[in-house]
Amino acid sequence: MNGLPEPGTAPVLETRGLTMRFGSFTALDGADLALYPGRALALVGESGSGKSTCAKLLTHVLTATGGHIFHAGREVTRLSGRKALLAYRSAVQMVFQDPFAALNPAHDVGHHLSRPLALHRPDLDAAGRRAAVAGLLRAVDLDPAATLRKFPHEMSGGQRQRVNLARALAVNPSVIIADEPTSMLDVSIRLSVLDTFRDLKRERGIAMLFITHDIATARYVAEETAVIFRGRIVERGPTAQVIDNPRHPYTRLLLAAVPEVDCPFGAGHSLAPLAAQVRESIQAPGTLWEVSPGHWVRQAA
Ligand SMILES: Nc1ncnc2c1ncn2[C@@H]1O[C@H](COP(=O)(O)OP(=O)(O)OP(=O)(O)O)[C@@H](O)[C@H]1O
Repeated sequence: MNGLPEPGTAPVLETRGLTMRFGSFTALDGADLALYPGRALALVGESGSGKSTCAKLLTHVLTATGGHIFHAGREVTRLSGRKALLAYRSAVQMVFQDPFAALNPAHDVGHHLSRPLALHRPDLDAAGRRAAVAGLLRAVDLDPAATLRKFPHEMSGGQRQRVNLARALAVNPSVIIADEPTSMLDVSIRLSVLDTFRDLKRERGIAMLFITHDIATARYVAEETAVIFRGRIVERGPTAQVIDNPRHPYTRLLLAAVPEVDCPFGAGHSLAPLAAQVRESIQAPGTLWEVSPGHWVRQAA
């Protein structure tokens, strides 16, 4: 396995030259991304690099100022009409960083899951819907009997995020965009929530875009990784390759930021001196930036 999709597999969601300008500021600059069934692409970068902007464009919260988005082979860069937007938003679901804010405190778990099911599966009667809700909870490793009547404030952060994930699954999406879904969770439970994302991706053939500032998370969940810096994708490839053989100084900096103590990359990555050099060059953008198209920075020896 080389970390790439099987040759000939078509992406479910694809962007070409996706660009977002806010006035004269370019938040996302010409992003080419492709999401494949049953696979995850991690979009890794630090705060302000343009990750959430990318998610908002892909979910049509914002409309791109340039470039193209294709879903299942159809161009969806601009969607006109409520119906088209609703259909798209069913297919491309979002899981947010803050699991509490995404849930309505006045409603219990059963309500949160029944509503999207009622819209998406009008064929189900009440008993069918109850069974489907239980199935969704089991799919995210929650016990239906124990969870169904709970309100958001009665659950842990991890349980809430699982409910958010179950809600996203309720409409049978082909794509899930997860924006830092574990960064607000207790460190001790992050891994098990990431495991659920991984299992669902494989079992249901869902394409995932996994947004994270943490390259270790990318390694855990994603077959491919794209590194974003100041709105530009500076490096992209199979995750193992990006981590084991980073080409861009910014990727090396991200790797160096992984705490040694639980560094999942093993020994041999002594990047601290390099990180200092890269940080300097980031502070002086001229030295890090592209000097001609595709031609990057002086790299520290
Ligand atoms: N509506 C807006 N108007 C102007 N600038 C914006 C707007 N939304 C985002 N930006 C800017 O675009 C850049 C990218 O922001 P974005 O939220 O996409 O970054 P991010 O990588 O998701 O960061 P974080 O992890 O902190 O959410 C930032 O400099 C931000 O200030």
